[in-house]
Amino acid sequence: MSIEKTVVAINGDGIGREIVEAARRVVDKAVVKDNIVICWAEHKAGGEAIDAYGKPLPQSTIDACKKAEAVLLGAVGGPKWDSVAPAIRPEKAILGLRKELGLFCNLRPVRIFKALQEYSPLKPELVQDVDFVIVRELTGGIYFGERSEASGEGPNEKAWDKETYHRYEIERIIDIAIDTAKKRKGKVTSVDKANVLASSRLWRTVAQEKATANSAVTFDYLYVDNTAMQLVVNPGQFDVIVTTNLFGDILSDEGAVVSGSLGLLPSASIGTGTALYEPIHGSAPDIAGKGIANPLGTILSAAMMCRYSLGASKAADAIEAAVEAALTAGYRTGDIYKDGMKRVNTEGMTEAVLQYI
Ligand SMILES: NC(=O)c1ccc[n+]([C@@H]2O[C@H](COP(=O)([O-])OP(=O)(O)OC[C@H]3O[C@@H](n4cnc5c(N)ncnc54)[C@H](O)[C@@H]3O)[C@@H](O)[C@H]2O)c1
Ligand SMILES: CC(C)[C@H](C(=O)O)[C@@H](O)C(=O)O
Ligand SMILES: [Mg+2]
Repeated sequence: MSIEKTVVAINGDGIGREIVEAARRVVDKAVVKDNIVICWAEHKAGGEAIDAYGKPLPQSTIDACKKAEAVLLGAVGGPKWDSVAPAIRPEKAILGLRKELGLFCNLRPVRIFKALQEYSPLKPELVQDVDFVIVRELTGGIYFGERSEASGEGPNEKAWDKETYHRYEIERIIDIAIDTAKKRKGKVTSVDKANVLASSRLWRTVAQEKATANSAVTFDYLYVDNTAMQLVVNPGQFDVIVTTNLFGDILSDEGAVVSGSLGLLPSASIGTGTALYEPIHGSAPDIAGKGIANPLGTILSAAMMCRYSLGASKAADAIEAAVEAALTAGYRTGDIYKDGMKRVNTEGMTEAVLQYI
């Protein structure tokens, strides 16, 4: 008899439904290898929850996520909700879920598929060794600090956001970076802005203490501006990058295009509660509803879900190998298309992956 696992599926907005449906098909086929069957529970968050319930993150969605084995999320947000009050923006759904589920760590692996070396905006020789993980702090910093929307008038109108980090928040994320590095090439790059920000100086102090206590791992320390530059001149130097919430958000979009397209990069958000898996890109309103989005970032996020939350390691390996095989066979969505390749839409890419599982 198969083991049943409940996964909450949150489609969200824009291309969300298209890419989550693609990933669900792939997972359903792959988990058979681990004798597992998925019970998908659809719940709303983001813009579609605002439309249905007047708020981006209904309590029923939070409760369902807390009870599930994992959450798979597409993306939220879009121009339709750009003028809603800041407190109920669609993006609040993601931030709220991260906080409610205690997901203080976001793992964003960046690797270059052999078949896509020519697709990076960087020269192929610069990207051939790219294989690193961004370990992004996810429930602290400026994202969750006090803020004040614009007030006052004329040139004195002002708005502010506050960045705060506690020692415990830095310690636990650096610990994850160290554990991650131990299973990889053993190198951690801690990224901050310690030449300017007090919160970054505490970050660096804690990172240095952790480095001293963990001699099996080598540490280096970079400012975020230098890191942004190093990511395009020598991305192959990185193994594990650990950084704050805001810096990690920015650097991971940069890392994604180094690998060829934003549509390729998966992520896992982990911590004390149910883990959440989502591609790093957004709802792509410019291509939503056309059926042409690249589903691979979501499919690869689902592979991480199989490995870390569902105990389905055969499925995880099979999905990753199938993605590699589909790319090697020349299947390309528009964002990674070049002449001579097999141009497919979202469904075509999903079928291509499915045939190799
Ligand atoms: N996790 C999330 O839910 C998440 C993440 C980032 C942005 N957003 C939200 O998404 C909305 C749009 O944001 P944006 O336009 O700045 O970023 P975006 O990531 O949605 O899109 C940026 C560009 O990348 C392209 N793109 C993104 N994903 C793609 C895919 N899978 N296949 C092919 N092309 C893809 C888009 O077409 C667009 O040209 C905003 O409301 C933003 O807040 C949500
Ligand atoms: C949508 C937004 C809140 C989110 C973030 O900034 O964390 C997104 O950009 C991401 O990278 O997951
Ligand atoms: Mg982002």
